[in-house]
Formats: sequence, structure tokens, C-alpha cells
Amino acid sequence: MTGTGTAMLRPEHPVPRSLSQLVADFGFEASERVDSVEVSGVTVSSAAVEPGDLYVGLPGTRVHGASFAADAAASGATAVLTDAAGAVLAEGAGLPVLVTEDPRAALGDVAAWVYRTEENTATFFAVTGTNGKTSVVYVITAVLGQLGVRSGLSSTAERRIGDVAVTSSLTTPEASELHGLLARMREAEVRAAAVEVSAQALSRHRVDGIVFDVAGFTNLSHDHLDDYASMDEYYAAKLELFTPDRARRAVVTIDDEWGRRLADESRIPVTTLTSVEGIDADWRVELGEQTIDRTGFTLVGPDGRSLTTSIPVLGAFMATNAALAIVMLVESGFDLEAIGQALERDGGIQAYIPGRAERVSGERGPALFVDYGHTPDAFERALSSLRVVTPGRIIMVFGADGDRDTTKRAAMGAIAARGADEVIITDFHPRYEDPAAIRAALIAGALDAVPDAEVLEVADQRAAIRTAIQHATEGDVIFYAGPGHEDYQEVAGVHLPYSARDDARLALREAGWLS
Ligand SMILES: CC(=O)N[C@H]1[C@@H](OP(=O)(O)OP(=O)(O)OC[C@H]2O[C@@H](n3ccc(=O)[nH]c3=O)[C@H](O)[C@@H]2O)O[C@H](CO)[C@@H](O)[C@@H]1O[C@H](C)C(=O)N[C@@H](C)C(=O)N[C@H](CCC(=O)O)C(=O)O
Repeated sequence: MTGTGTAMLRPEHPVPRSLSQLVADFGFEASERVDSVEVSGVTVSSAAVEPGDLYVGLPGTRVHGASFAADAAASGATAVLTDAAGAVLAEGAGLPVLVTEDPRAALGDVAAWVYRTEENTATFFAVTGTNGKTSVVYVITAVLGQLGVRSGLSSTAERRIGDVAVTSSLTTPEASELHGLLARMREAEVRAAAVEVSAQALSRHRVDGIVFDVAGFTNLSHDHLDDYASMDEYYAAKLELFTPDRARRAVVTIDDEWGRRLADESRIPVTTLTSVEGIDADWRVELGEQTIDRTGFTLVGPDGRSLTTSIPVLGAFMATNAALAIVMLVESGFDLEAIGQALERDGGIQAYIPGRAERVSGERGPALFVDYGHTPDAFERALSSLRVVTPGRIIMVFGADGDRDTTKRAAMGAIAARGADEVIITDFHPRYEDPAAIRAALIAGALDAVPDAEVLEVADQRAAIRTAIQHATEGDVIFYAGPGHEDYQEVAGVHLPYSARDDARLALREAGWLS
């Protein structure tokens, strides 16, 4: 069951704590005596305030959160925590105001204190890297489920506890929500939680106040160069997770140079994993049988330990992601043999990973996949795996994000033109950019790399997928990259309803390929 809203991001039965104790423990300046005030929740969004909350007014890129202190008071907040500028804005809201120099930097520890994260004895997994994070957290929780262990997750797609989920807006939520989610998981007797951690989250204190038991690294490649000045800076943000304040031990995929550098520079104990022949690592992934729906692999570890299994998703990259998930479980104390037995009993890993190389087609007609990949590296991985299992042609449909890293567009076009037989360029989230200019950059990248490539421009996403279906037949594959699990298209600040998965299914039905 998936819903929306923030209810799941806080405990159902919070235990109030004394605000004066918080002030004393953190050394905040308080505008008045707060002896009898209690706090039972924390939020940074005035719209999410519930009675008893501490409202944290963060200075934002658009507005100062403290200017919503009166709204927070009207919703029942008991106090405001903000900076000196925010304290001025919060005057007159009728709430005690606590002041600290950098409220964002304080948020994680404050939320951990309010929600008593330290007392949470579940095992915490963190997964970072450019591509594959979502798949790894889903595989961790799927394998835990197969082992009979109650788990929860926080991912780009959703926050989930057992079979209840809410959709996500950010990959990693603000620290107040993350600690609230962990507290909710504790109430639900969750024994292990897997959290996707973005570079932005590390740069913006969103995982402060949590020490993960195991941190996993998938890979690093060109992305987010709108947010970071260079790949080195992007890498440095990720490296932050691999320090003793944040995680106890690490499992690092060393298939790329960044992973190898991370294994060297990590300040916590590292176990390494590779799927590349010739690279020396603690654990090795050997690919087994690959079909369009399942990828087999053997994981070979130290001391002659090994496990052979499969994952119900296409692609060598998925085997590597699944292997990372399993090694992370082993590093946290789960027994490889027990994992192997559970997976064997169930016929392999039974993970459903929303919008990640998700097959939406049926038995008849072309195979159609919807994927979240929106980086050159993700395209490369998907296309090389598809080539192995596709008897016919590969048609790739994609667009690029507006108002995000523009420097990756040419490479995305080039890789698609090299790896697919036909390329259909469409719109993605243009945001405030001119969508025609985004498409032109992708087309130029494709034609510069392969001048005689078959490249079509179909701006409308619904028309693009229908064009691909018209051009495809039995044995062909349509790979629709970008929208993944998302249920909207963002145009000029407006979220228009659009689910690529639902629309692709509808288009297959219209074409008579799906009943
Ligand atoms: C650059 C960035 O990280 N921005 C985040 C930041 O927004 P902002 O500073 O612009 O906030 P603002 O609108 O000025 O508001 C300031 C404060 O007032 C509060 N406010 C604002 C309006 C109101 O009515 N009431 C209210 O309380 C806001 O909650 C906020 O705390 O705080 C907001 C509230 O938490 C976030 O939603 C927003 O993420 C934006 C949407 C974003 O796009 N972030 C990206 C860069 C990001 O973090 N991406 C990563 C990686 C994704 C990946 O892996 O590809 C992620 O983890 O998602």
C-alpha cells in the first residue's frame, strides 16, 4: 500500500521531552524560560507541524523558514529553533524562540535527541553512489524479508515500513523526517532499516545524528555537476559517509576509480567488492545466466565462501547491486549460508524494485522497460546488458532534466546513439528551461557521436512511447529511461500528473500487446 503525506515520518506515539533539557544539552539561547514546555516532534516545514512540535526555521534558498513561525504556532508548535536572523522574523509568533548559529547543522542531533534515535537497536544500512542506490536498499529489505526479518527503507521512490509506504520527494529526507521515520520503525518493531543517502544529503546535514552500522558504495560517475564544482567535490561529499561519525564499517564496490579511491581514503574499515575481472577485491561477482527478466550471479568471498543466486531484474549492473546488498548484510552479521538457504528456498532474490529496469510489458510483443537512469553511466550499463539479452532491435526513449546538470546531455545522447538501434528523444522534466533546447542538446550529442544514427524527436512523452511501440515488434526491446517510479512531469514549477509506467502499459494495451 503506497500513499502520500508525512504521517509515517514521525512516531505514532511520541514520548514528550522537556524543552529546557534540550536547551541545556545543546546550549541554545532561549528568548524566555521554557521550564514547563515539552516537545514531542521536530519539523522544518510549517505545513507539517503537529501539536507539540519544535519548529525549526531554516534559512532557505528562497525564503527563511522562521517567517512561518506564526503558522507553526497556529498548528500547535511549542517552540521555534532558528538562527539570529530567524529570531527577528519569529518575533510576535507567540512562541519561545531558541537560537543557534546554524540550525541546519543542529537539526540532526536535535531530532535524534527528541526521537531518542540512540536507543534504537535496529541495524542501520546506508547506501550511496551515483547509480543503483535504490536497487540496493530494495534488495537489502527483500533479502531480510526472505530471512524473516522485519525491515524498513527510505529511498528515492518511497519510505516504507513492511507493506505500508509513502512516496518520497527527496532521495534522502531532511534529518527531522529521517529520525521521525526511524522512530516510527522502532514502534513497528523493525529490526533493520536501509537508507539511500545522496551526496546532497551529506552536504546538507540530512543524516546527522545517525551512525550507520554499514555504509555501502555503488559507483560514482558524472551527475550533479550543477551542485558540485567538479567530480572531486562530488566525490568528497560522498566520502563524508565513510567516516567514524557516520558509519561503523563500509562495503565499497571498486569497479570504478572512485570506488578504489574511496576504499583507500575511507576512515572506517572497508570490505571491497568487484565485478570486474583483473581487479583484486574481498568479494567478487561472477555473472551467471542472463535473461530479459532475471540475472544470475555467483558471489565469491573470502575463506572459500560463496553463494549462487539470481535477481528478477535484467542486467549485469543489477547483479552487482544485489551482491553489494548481500555483502552489506554479511558485514552486519547475517550469515551468508543462511542467506543462501533462504534465497534457494525462494528461487532467488524476490525483490520488486519500482521503476528500476522495471518490465511493464507482458509475454507478447516487444519487451518494454521503464527505468530511472538519467546519467551517461546508467545508460551505458543498461544498454550493454540489454544487448546481451535482446534478439531484435533496441529502441531507447529518453529526455533530460531541465535546470539540472547540463554538461551530461551530450554524453547521454552519444551513449544512446552508440548502444541503441533507434533513439527517440522526448521531454523529461523541463522545469524552467526551454524543452526544445534540451532536446536539441541530446540530439546533437547523439549525431556528433554517430552521424547516421536513427534519431527521432517526439516532444510529448505519451506520443514518444507510442512511436516506439509502433516501431517495435516481438523480440525487440524498448528502454524508456528517466521517469522510473515518478508520477509527475515538472514543467515551470508545476507537477503535471504523469506515470511513465501506467502510460506505457496503456500504450501497450492500445497496441494489442497487453490485455
Ligand atoms: C537545494 C536544496 O537542497 N533545497 C532544499 C531546501 O530548499 P530551500 O532551501 O529552497 O527551501 P525554501 O523553499 O527556501 O524554504 C526554507 C525553509 O522554509 C520552509 N518552509 C517554506 C515554505 C513554507 O510555506 N513553509 C515552510 O516551512 C522549508 O521547509 C524550508 O525548511 O529545503 C527544502 C525543504 O526541505 C527541500 O525540499 C529542498 O530540496 C530541493 C527540492 C531539491 O531539489 N533538492 C535537491 C538538490 C536534492 O537534495 N537532491 C538530492 C539528490 C537526488 C539524487 O540523488 O538525484 C536528494 O536527496 O533528493
